[in-house]
Amino acid sequence: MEFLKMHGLGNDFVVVDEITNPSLANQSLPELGRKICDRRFGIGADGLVLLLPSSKADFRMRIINSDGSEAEMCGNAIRCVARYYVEKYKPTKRSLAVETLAGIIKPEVLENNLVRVDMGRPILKPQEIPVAVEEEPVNIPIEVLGQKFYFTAVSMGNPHAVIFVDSLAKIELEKIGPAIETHPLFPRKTNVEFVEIENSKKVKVLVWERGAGATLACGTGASAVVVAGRILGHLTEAVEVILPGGSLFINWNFGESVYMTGPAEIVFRGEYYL
Ligand SMILES: N[C@@H](CCC[C@H](N)C(=O)O)C(=O)O
Repeated sequence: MEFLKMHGLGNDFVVVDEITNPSLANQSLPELGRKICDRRFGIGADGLVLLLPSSKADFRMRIINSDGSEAEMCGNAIRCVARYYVEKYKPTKRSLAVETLAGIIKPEVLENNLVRVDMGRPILKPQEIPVAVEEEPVNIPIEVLGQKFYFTAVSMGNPHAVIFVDSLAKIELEKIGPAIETHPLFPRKTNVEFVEIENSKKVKVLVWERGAGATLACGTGASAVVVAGRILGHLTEAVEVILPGGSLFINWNFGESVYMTGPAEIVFRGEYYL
């Protein structure tokens, strides 16, 4: 199987093009995803990302987390596959439509390996996120491992619990992250973002991803952070989200799509023996 290793701010993926040369038709994707993503016995990645033919869009993207679960959407991966598609297939346009489990998402490939993505509108209804609360899912208390936090739940096609804290230094991500990810309030589990506000236009974020653990960046997570921060009145329309792997630039106006801009990098090409 031919693959490309790509990343968006260190959130790294094994990208496989199944559009013209399908090689994975008979494979169990959960098992393959786990094996390929293993950092010692496999290629090593946060996720396995497939490009597939689509009747509704330029192509379809599937994302398998490193634990083998399938995610609805991935912000960093969609920038990577958009750059790959434009370089490989040389379409006449640089604005694409990509079918995902979260609907059609629209990336635009800019200069200097940057990609701007219309991430669609955030989902804020509890049943659709999903989060098991009756009220608006804003500043909801949650107790894990003897510590109390307040989260705001947002779906960007995939679920996020955004938690504003005074300082990221105190957060034990490896302990608190999985405890919130698997908390019974989240029937499909959740991604978790801890946020420290630097000012209304700049935040620092640590991410614990559903199905992948601590990652260096998360595009849907950065988008959810800005949506939650706007709802809570902390942030302005255009925000720099500083993640361990670098910055994403997010724009959001109430009632509109979220826009995310960030890099997409190619690391190497290779062959994997199935
Ligand atoms: N890293 C991604 C999100 C990948 C999927 C996530 N782990 C989930 O299960 O929802 C991003 O950049 O958005």
